[in-house]
Amino acid sequence: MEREMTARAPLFQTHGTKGRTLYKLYASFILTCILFILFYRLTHIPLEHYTLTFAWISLFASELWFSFYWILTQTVRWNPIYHQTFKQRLLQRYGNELPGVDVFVCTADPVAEPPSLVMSTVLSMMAYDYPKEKLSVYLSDDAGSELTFYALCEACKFAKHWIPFCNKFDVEPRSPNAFFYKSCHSSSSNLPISNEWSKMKDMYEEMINRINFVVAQGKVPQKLKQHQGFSKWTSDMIPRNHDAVIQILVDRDDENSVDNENILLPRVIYVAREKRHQHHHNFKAGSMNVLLRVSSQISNGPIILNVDCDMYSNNSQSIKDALCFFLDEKKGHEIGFVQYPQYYDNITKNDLYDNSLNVLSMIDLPGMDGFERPLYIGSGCFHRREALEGRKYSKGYIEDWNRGVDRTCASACVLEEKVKHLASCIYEHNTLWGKEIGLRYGCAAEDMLTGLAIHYKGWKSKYMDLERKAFLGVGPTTLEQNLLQRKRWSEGGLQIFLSKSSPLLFGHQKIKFGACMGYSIYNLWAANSFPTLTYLLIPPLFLLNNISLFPKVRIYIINSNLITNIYDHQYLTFSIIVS
Ligand SMILES: O=c1ccn([C@@H]2O[C@H](COP(=O)(O)OP(=O)(O)O[C@H]3O[C@H](CO)[C@@H](O)[C@H](O)[C@H]3O)[C@@H](O)[C@H]2O)c(=O)[nH]1
Ligand SMILES: [Mn+2]
Repeated sequence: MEREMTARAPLFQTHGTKGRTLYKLYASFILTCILFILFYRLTHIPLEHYTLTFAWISLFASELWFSFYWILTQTVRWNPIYHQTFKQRLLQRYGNELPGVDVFVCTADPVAEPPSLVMSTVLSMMAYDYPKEKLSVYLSDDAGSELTFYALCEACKFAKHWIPFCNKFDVEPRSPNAFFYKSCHSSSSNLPISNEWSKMKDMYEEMINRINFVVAQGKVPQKLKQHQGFSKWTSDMIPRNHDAVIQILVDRDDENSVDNENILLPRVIYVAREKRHQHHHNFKAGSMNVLLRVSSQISNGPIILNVDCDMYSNNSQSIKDALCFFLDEKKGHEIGFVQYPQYYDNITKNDLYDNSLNVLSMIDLPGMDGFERPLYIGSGCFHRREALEGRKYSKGYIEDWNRGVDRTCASACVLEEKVKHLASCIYEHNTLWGKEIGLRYGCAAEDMLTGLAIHYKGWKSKYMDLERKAFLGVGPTTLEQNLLQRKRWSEGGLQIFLSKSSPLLFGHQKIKFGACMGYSIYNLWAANSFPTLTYLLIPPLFLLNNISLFPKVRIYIINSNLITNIYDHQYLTFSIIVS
């Protein structure tokens, strides 16, 4: 009886927030204010001078736009939802038959993304608390650099010590860089500084020194090229023009495949796709698609986790939390992907450039979850392989969680050669890759577009924020990096708005209208720039001539704050309600 009860109990449950009614009252108050402002503008148009009339009408147009955008944002603030997962139930029911998980880590430049840090991310993935025979870690190196390959060889050797250490002391986080940094700088570290701790730290530092030495040299000295894989680097290889290199560094059934306590290690595969000047490589989307194909022949895990190389796993349980969604008997089969938030651990106290993305992580994505369509925002997302590969959701769909690859006859070397053509430049020519299959090309926000396509094909998605953050990354720190990132996001969003996938214009037949409006917040982000500029320039210019475009000072304050900063105000109020 008890077993039956657990068998039927869901693997996750969903709840709303307590402050919802209060928030709705607050939003109604704001709406009334907005209507008053618009009414005032319409009934007081100054006609005495044409510049004044023009300024007035410009402000009115901006306010109309802000009001429209405010209504868009309300869709995701009206009904945010949050989930709770039951990992214990998952393990009771599926402990011995958990699905294979393929982790894709992407790196593109050994200078901007130092291999020593990339290896900490890779090690945090290898050390997940998950059956190692079910885990495969793929590193995509878009620079095709032997420095990164060398670093990965070092990381695999270090993993033999690191993983047992993590298991023994229940280490969190399992990125050695973050772990040693945090245990030296924070009093809350759960591990006493012991002999073993010091030994492991020394070992880690020695490895990092070796990697940094090689990186500083710009090439791997001959005596360090112990792995036969180095023979694939020829002297004419440059990042934009080289042959594909695929190396299975840790496989099954060889002396390299176990840690020093004789426990199996996860598979580790290095992939540098072919690059040629004359062929466009489609950035991260292109590399992810190569990994999708290559992995389908090596491990073929039904679940795929993608992380950027600077975003380590901060919670060794997060795979199991994600699986609680996919494996839930009642709702799991509809879910195409599960997105975790992207938090950064290098945010400065004042967060000058607003990098913490709190509104997105704490409100907007839970709000989109209310429509069962949180966005795919890139790093930290678990995908159902079939959904990513372009399959449509159909009602009777049943996933084959045990799928794998029949490897009985293929040794690692044979397999490497066999799958090489999947990483070639011409493989995708005249195929649907990048259009209907895999990550979508031609958009600066390839992840949002890909997630949207998955939603259009009938799949739902989930958003999950764990108490112990699932992933932590390195956010942009300079103004230049910020502008570049924001420009890419706003440009990508606008591209989607103007395309035939536009949620607001064409999406309502495929997904709920509320979700279309939610997507449009990001699609129309760039369009806010003109009204904002108008609003920031015109009133002060007129004030210089002692002409106020607002009725009274007090109302001006309310007005400008309400309209231009409305999102922040709501966020503040809302977070008070939520907490
Ligand atoms: O040709 C390329 C370019 C980039 N990358 C990798 O893609 C990731 C993201 O690139 P980055 O330049 O760091 O972009 P960010 O703006 O920091 O990334 C955010 O925005 C991207 C797209 O908007 C998402 O894909 C990311 O997951 C999300 O973290 C990094 O790991 C890169 O190494 C490649 O593999 N190949
Ligand atoms: Mn990045």
